[in-house]
Amino acid sequence: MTLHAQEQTLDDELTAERTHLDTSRAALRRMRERAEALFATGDKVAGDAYTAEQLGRHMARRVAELADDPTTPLFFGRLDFGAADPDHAGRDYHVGRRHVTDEAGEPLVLDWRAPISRSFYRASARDPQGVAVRRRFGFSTGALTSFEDEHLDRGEELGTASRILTAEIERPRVGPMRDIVATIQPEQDELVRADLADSICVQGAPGTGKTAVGLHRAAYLLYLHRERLRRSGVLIVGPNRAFLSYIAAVLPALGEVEVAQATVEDLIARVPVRAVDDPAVATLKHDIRMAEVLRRAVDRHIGAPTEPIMVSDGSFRWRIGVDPLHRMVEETRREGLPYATGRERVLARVVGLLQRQSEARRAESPSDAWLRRMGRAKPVSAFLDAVWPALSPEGLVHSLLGDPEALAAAADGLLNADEQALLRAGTKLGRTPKATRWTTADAVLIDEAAGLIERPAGFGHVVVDEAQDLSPMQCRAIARRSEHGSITLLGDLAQGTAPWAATDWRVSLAHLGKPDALVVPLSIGFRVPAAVVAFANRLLPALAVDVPAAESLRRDGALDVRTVDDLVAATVAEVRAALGHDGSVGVIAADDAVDRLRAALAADGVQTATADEVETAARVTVVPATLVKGLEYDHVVVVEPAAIVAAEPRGLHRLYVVLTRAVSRLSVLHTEPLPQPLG
Ligand SMILES: Nc1ncnc2c1ncn2[C@@H]1O[C@H](COP(=O)(O)OP(=O)(O)OP(=O)(O)O)[C@@H](O)[C@H]1O
Repeated sequence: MTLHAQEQTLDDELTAERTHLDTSRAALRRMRERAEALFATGDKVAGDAYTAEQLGRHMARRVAELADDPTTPLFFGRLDFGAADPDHAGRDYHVGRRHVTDEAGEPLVLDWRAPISRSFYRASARDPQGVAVRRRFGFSTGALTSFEDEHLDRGEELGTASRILTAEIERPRVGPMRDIVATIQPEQDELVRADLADSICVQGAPGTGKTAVGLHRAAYLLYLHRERLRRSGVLIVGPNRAFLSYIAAVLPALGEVEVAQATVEDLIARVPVRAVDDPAVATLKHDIRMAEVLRRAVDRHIGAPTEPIMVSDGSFRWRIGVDPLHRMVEETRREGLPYATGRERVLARVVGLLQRQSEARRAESPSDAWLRRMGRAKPVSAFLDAVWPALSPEGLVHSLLGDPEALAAAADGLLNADEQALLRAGTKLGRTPKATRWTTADAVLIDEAAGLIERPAGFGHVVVDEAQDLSPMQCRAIARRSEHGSITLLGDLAQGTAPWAATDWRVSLAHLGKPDALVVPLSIGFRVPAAVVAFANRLLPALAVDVPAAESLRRDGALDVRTVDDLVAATVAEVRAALGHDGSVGVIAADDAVDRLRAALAADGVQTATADEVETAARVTVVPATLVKGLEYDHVVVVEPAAIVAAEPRGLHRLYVVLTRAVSRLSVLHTEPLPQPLG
């Protein structure tokens, strides 16, 4: 074929693909219109209000799921199956964000999560999985501009040399995080498609796609186990609100509109947090030993019966002796139920014994009303309140921390006298739980107590991001909510900044109740350019963690480390220069320097946003170092690393996080010498 003929063929193919895109978009529009029409008439077809409401909710969800964003491609790949494949021989499939079918129900686009689509991510020249040609499409704001073929049947494979993959990775970043469905890599795909039953832990250096993997796994599991997970729920846990707003758009863009997102603090918010603990006190409250202290504190409320129960019932008098009561309480205690369930069980057993006496005497079964009356009888309530009193989580923690004797008894052999004193002195208790100014660490204790008293409802799957910063007690809070589900734990030990940061995933996994979860490394970096990674990696030996180093896919990018005379003026000048390029600009500084920098930029006419304003028109964001975890900006300006390190005990880890936020360019401005490992 002549060059000209080849070009002509390519042009024709591109035209055919564009036509397929138009057809698919029209079909999606029809699907949505049909869903909207059903939504509008839903209450007329439904027999009753409840069904109407259910149907309405279902249809509203369906309409939302079928939303089409014209700026994102509806499909991004195509698989041509060779003659050898028994099921799909000679067929081709377009792979996209969701199923699109024509009027006859024939697929125009296959959902990326469908079983066939798997080969789009996993087929290789060595293992073509029946695929003859894999095609990737290049898009520019929704318009199909190019494609790239790999003839796997001829041993052709581009891997990470794909031009379209490279363009996607090197795309200047703006605004919130986007999905990566078009370019999920094989090692990522393996995690995304892991079984619902499997809990996994992903250790990955900055920018290896951990967050992306977690979100796509949630979407994948929802596709495969829609009904089950809709009932039990999927939860994404992130480090702070700024991070959650940054990732909030990814799942809806994939058609998943019902995933809960929360910080651990949101999850356990039973009491308002109105005070801050001293770091030493907070660390102690987050210590795993507190779980046993609280367990004992709850257990101590179960007493031994000392008197029989006597209940008058008309002309009868029922009596349960101390011995059977004793046996009943011990038996219930041994069952290891949540405390409140145990209390109900004891009550039910007492009423059961009364019922048997009554049946023996009256030779008939008592009515429900009779059973309720017995359950509320004064002597029964008095017995229950003495032997198994009702407890509230905040009441329990309040009395534990406010009563030296109770604390000493519960903490005996677990916390030494100094630690007990620290707990007591460090907590400013009010007269009542309500009047107490609780801290975030107190909220963790209260949640633990609540979990002992009453099991919380769990989720079917929980994705935990930046998990290296979870304390043992926070891990337990998540464990309680995923007891019957699975988890995806994502993190990087090198980025641990909390005083209790994890140093061994096995320990975290044990606290999370998933000791057997697989720990899988991700090692290819998609965010940070190689030169920047090399600079940040100089910190690694000082971080005292054992993690595999990442290899950056990005050969582009720029690093500029500069001593300056005037930090503020230099920052303003650097931001001005950065605005000459495409993409977002993130200025990251020690928390106490942020206001000054914002003011200086404003005075110079540069509009700035805060970290949680992801949909803003401002291209420049000024972020305190403690809030930047998980975020990325195209050009990052780091202001005075020494001050970032000096601000907290694990300052070097914080600096490692800060230096790894840049997608294209990193500027480091300093007046003080750089922290040791960098200097
Ligand atoms: N397969 C991929 N194709 C294209 N882009 C990708 C891919 N994987 C990750 N990325 C991009 O790389 C960047 C980093 O991804 P992500 O935030 O998920 O990394 P991370 O490991 O969670 O980083 P951190 O440790 O800093 O939180 C994002 O912009 C993401 O979209």
